[in-house]
Amino acid sequence: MSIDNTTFRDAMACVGAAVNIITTDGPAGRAGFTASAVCSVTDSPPTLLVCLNRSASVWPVFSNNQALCVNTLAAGQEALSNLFGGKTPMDERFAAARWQQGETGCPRLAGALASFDCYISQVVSVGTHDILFCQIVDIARHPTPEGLVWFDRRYHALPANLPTV
Ligand SMILES: NC(=O)C1=CN([C@@H]2O[C@H](COP(=O)(O)OP(=O)(O)OC[C@H]3O[C@@H](n4cnc5c(N)ncnc54)[C@H](O)[C@@H]3O)[C@@H](O)[C@H]2O)C=CC1
Ligand SMILES: Cc1cc2nc3c(=O)[nH]c(=O)nc-3n(C[C@H](O)[C@H](O)[C@H](O)COP(=O)(O)O)c2cc1C
Repeated sequence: MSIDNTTFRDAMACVGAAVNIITTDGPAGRAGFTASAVCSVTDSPPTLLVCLNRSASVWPVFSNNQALCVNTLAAGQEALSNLFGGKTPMDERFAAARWQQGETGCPRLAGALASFDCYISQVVSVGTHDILFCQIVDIARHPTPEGLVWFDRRYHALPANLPTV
């Protein structure tokens, strides 16, 4: 049975996922995009994966820099997600938030729920996308009352289980 794109996307719209802004900086310059296709791979060595469409304007920058930071968003950061998910010029995307620098030199979003600073260790191309396997070298966390999920083509706030004091 062959599955058409619409059937695939309609079904994938039911698979909720965290929303992340993936950033890079280095010899090829600074870039960032929104990604929901992010997944934990192994904790030894700490590794995650990011799927990046090779037709995205940011693709050459990420493939040349070989380093990236995965910034997982909290509720309230939907507008930033839309900026990094659209056709907005790169300077405008970065001007909309405060950034720090992680160990790799990639921009770390101040106020992200979690930021994973990584070097790209392996790339596998499947269809339209590159799967970037990323070895994590530093993590910053910023506990926030609500996380953010992309589900059924819109954002949803998700309450965190914060410790009571
Ligand atoms: N993995 C990806 O490349 C994703 C890309 N997007 C981009 O955002 C746009 C809007 O997304 P939605 O509002 O969720 O509606 P949509 O109907 O375009 O997509 C529904 C779901 O299908 C999957 N999907 C969409 N485009 C894909 C692609 N090119 N390759 C693999 N999976 C894909 C994602 O899980 C997405 O949430 C998409 O058309 C796409 O351009 C969104 C989510 C994931
Ligand atoms: C909620 C959301 C999730 C997205 N997830 C992905 C993803 O996982 N991988 C991807 O390649 N593009 C994803 N996109 C699309 C990219 O963010 C977009 O293509 C990127 O900003 C590059 O756009 P540009 O070519 O205009 O620079 C997503 C967009 C949105 C709004």
